Amino acid sequence: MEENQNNLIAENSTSDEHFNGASSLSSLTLFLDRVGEVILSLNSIGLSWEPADSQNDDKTSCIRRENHAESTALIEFSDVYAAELADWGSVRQLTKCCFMHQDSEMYLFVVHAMQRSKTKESLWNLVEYTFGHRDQLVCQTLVKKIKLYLAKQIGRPKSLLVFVNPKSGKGNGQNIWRTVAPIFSRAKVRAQVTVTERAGHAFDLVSSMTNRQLISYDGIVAVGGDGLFNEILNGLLTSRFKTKFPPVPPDFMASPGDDPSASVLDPREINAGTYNPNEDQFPLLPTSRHSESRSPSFRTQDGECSTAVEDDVEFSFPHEWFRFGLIPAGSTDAIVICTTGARDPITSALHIVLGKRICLDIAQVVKWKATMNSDIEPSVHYTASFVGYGFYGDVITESEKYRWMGPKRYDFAGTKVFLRHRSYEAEISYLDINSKKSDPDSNDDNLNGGRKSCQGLKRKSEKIICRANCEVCNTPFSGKMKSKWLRSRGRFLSVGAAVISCRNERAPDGLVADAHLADGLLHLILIRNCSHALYLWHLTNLAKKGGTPLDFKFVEHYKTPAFAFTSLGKEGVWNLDGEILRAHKLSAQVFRGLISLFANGPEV
Ligand SMILES: Nc1ncnc2c1ncn2[C@@H]1O[C@H](COP(=O)(O)OP(=O)(O)OP(=O)(O)O)[C@@H](O)[C@H]1O
Repeated sequence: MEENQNNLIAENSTSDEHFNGASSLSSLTLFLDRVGEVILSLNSIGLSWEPADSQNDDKTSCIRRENHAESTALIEFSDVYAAELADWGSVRQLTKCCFMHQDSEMYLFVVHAMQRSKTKESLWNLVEYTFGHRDQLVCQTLVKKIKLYLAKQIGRPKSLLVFVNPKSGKGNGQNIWRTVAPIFSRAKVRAQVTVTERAGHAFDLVSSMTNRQLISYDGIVAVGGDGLFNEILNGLLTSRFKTKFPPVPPDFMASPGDDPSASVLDPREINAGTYNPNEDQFPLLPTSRHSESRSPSFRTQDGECSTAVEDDVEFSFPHEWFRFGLIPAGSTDAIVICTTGARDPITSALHIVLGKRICLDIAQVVKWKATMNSDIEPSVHYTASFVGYGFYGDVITESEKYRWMGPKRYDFAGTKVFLRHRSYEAEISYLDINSKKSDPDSNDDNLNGGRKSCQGLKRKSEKIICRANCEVCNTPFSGKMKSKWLRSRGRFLSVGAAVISCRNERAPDGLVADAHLADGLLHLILIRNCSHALYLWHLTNLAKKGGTPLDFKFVEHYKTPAFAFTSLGKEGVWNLDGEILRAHKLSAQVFRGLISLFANGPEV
């Protein structure tokens, strides 16, 4: 039967100019809903059609004038995520007379694809093309062929572990999952869904799975905010990623010296060496304890408790296949905005089912001491976005008191903390690498050590924004780089380290507009104590598109692969992806492209 059908299709074959360079397999006259009779052509790249009557085009017809553009199209299979039969139904055909149509009954099939929004490139919409033919076999054969081509698309997931946070953002996590779930079922992606019952639930499940269980999935999808994503990230990395603690300057473990001149902000060279981002460097500290593998158990959906077997498989980093997905439902959703360019659940779901892939830097943050008098007890955390001290720590602490306000609590807490205008004494050391990527302006400012704090604006520097197929992220490091430790010491309103730009609705360009997703660098932002008015000026710049929040003399911005922090006061409260982390002494390093995401990069 199928052979007969192929003959039928072959008989209708035409050459197809749309498929340049690829051999067209077949073309066939059928009906396209809301267009009319079209000649459909199919080959390995995609499907295209043109109006059946285009050869003997009646120039006076309304259709030619009004609908020609819409009725001719090419859809590449890389943009198609499903094709399905839809039984018998009606197709609306436009007639040659203006705005007239007629409905015809026939067998139908639907091709599901993505379409970029006309107003915003990065916003992807769902689009359905309903084709009809009076012979059911024609529809069946075409769907089969399209599915064969879709099966050849590289990188598409088949099975995913999905965590839905019902408490994310305004409590819409489950509704959002219900909205996007049909995309996954149409694309025949199996989703093992867990609705989280408490904070830490996703962490516990992911960290206790065996590697064998984990790699039976193509990835993990978080339906929630940055907090849920980071919980899953930590669940995956904490028990599996074996690495050393971040490099620190030699005197890091000693109490900060009493050198009075140190309060004059004079960055000085502490340690010279080479930095090789491709190797485990700076074996100054023992291998982290967290890397010890455990023998966990994981409760499966049907209630069986499977114990990790001794001979569990390795989970390598970066993993060549396993990816993370993120469907935005949170209050901030900075990771999704930075990696897809949109804050839209449909766009994110399409990035996942179409098998997009992008690498993401991950920062390892080690808390050494909780308070000034605590013992040294390292605890390891990972972040894909941001860790901040001072203003940021105070905002998260304050906002916890107003959870009932929902996302608005951050604005309220932010205003309160701003009015308080507290600054904190601290010492920050950061690894300065002799890299072309370093912003020459930043280095000049390093040497000045921010001595001219509170003096208004400094010179603007050129920014290379991270985009899809970003050249900076795709350029490998060239071997070893000269490195040295530099130090800043003084009173700071805030200390922040951004892994990515952290764009969000409150900061449309992010904290650091030119941060990259996978350049292996952290953006250390030190805001020195300054007047209320100047700080407000800085915050206002942060909140506006095209603002220049870093171009102030009281703002220091360093691109670095690692830094170490010691509070010189009693306090030590950090904001780690929206969670409070009490750390008087802390160190951090970034791992270039440690994980992969189902995303394409921002099309900004
Ligand atoms: N069922 C639950 N009940 C309460 N808290 C939960 C639950 N599930 C997860 N959480 C916790 O909620 C925290 C915040 O969640 P999430 O990041 O999804 O939303 P958000 O904070 O509103 O968004 P964002 O992080 O983008 O600002 C997470 O750190 C997670 O540990």
